[in-house]
Amino acid sequence: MSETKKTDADVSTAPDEREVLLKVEGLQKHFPIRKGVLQRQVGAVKAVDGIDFEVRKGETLGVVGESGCGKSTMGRVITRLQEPTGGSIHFEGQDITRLKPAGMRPLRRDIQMIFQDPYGSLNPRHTIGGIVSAPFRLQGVEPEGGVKKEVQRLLELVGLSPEHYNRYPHEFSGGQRQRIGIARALALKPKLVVADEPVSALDVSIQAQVVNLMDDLQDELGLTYVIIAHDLSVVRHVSDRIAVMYLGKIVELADRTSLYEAPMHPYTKALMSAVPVPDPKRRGAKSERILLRGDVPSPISPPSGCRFHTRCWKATEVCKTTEPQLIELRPGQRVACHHPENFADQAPQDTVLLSVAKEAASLVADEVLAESAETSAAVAAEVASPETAGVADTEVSEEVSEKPEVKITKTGPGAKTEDQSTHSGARGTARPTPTDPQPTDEPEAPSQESTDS
Ligand SMILES: Nc1ncnc2c1ncn2[C@@H]1O[C@H](COP(=O)(O)OP(=O)(O)OP(=O)(O)O)[C@@H](O)[C@H]1O
Repeated sequence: MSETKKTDADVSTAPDEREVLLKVEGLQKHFPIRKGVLQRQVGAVKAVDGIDFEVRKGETLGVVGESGCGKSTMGRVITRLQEPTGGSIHFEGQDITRLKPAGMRPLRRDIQMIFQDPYGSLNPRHTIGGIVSAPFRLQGVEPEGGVKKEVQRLLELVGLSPEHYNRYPHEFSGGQRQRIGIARALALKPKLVVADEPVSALDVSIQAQVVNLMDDLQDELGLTYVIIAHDLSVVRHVSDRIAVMYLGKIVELADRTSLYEAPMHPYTKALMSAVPVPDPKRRGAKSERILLRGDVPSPISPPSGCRFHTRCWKATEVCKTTEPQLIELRPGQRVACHHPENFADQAPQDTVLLSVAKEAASLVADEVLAESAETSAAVAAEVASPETAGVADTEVSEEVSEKPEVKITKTGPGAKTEDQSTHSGARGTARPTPTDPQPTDEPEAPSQESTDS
């Protein structure tokens, strides 16, 4: 994803004033589990379990999370390819949650999906012309100049030759097939395009081309995207905002800059630490990785409280018992965490780490823990100082946005842990709070510096 065009300046001009195109509230998709002759329901896979977000016109919302966290289901439900179990979906102000196929039909022009598999998603027996012209046939649309001319224009638009019209999918490479899929999705000039892992089946060298193509088309055609990916490397450069999903929930939703410079959810931090460093000068550098222990728990019976607590190095009792709500801790940054990174602790009274958290701490090098504790204590002291008392959160937030640079924490020989951003991430048995700024002298749980690049 090296050559991408969206800059921070673009992001800063992606303000909240833009009109909301899609609004999702409390969305749920539970797949029933049935057993026995009578097919009685004995449980449910809670693939999407109460999520809220909105997508504004012209923006790109990236959705990331590990395999099985419900991203694809969310994509299929918001495009109404699958029925939601609960919650609501509004598109351009219209409630489309329960629209029947006939009611959805006119909206199919406006909401399109690009699928992950460029091999499986194109019918091998149809020509490219037949595939890309299908939406016109299905919707009974006759474009100006005729279908063939329009399809050839679309092929050119996505960087293919109009002469490919009579060829078959097997004659094309993966990247070219994905371009065909994009041409088909754009045929009816949709307002919203949901792309489910649009490049993950492609060679790395082709991925950037396809992502850049989507970016260019967005500028040209004013498209709005929801781009689903399992890691941050795909969406990091093209998204205005990013939603991080874990086990059917959104755990963090923030604009791209905030998410990269000061992620608040420990899970976001762990995902970010897994993103490869694209800068060739830094490629040799050893960077800290947060290795999450174990697999994602089953969505059939997700953990109590915070669903991430069974893998989190900061988890305390409250995390096990009380589900944290997705709340806006900084403008434009919503997080569901009792003990967020880069921000004042939301449950400072709860100090005793769960055993899973203690185990996770052993994954992190001592010097990183020590550095993290120091930074944490410094932030706590700052938050608790008389000048900042009472407006602590705002002050910290401003500081972070002014000094956003997070440097890589290296563990190679001679490497030094370095972090110029303000972190309140590390926590242990004596967590610093605005009213209790004591630096901890107990071993800290890991709050690793991310390998943001
Ligand atoms: N039709 C279905 N019936 C039952 N369970 C399903 C169905 N579709 C998805 N699931 C389950 O829902 C959960 C979420 O799946 P989903 O495909 O949405 O996740 P994902 O984050 O997109 O993962 P991946 O990147 O691997 O596709 C998984 O546990 C999956 O097994």
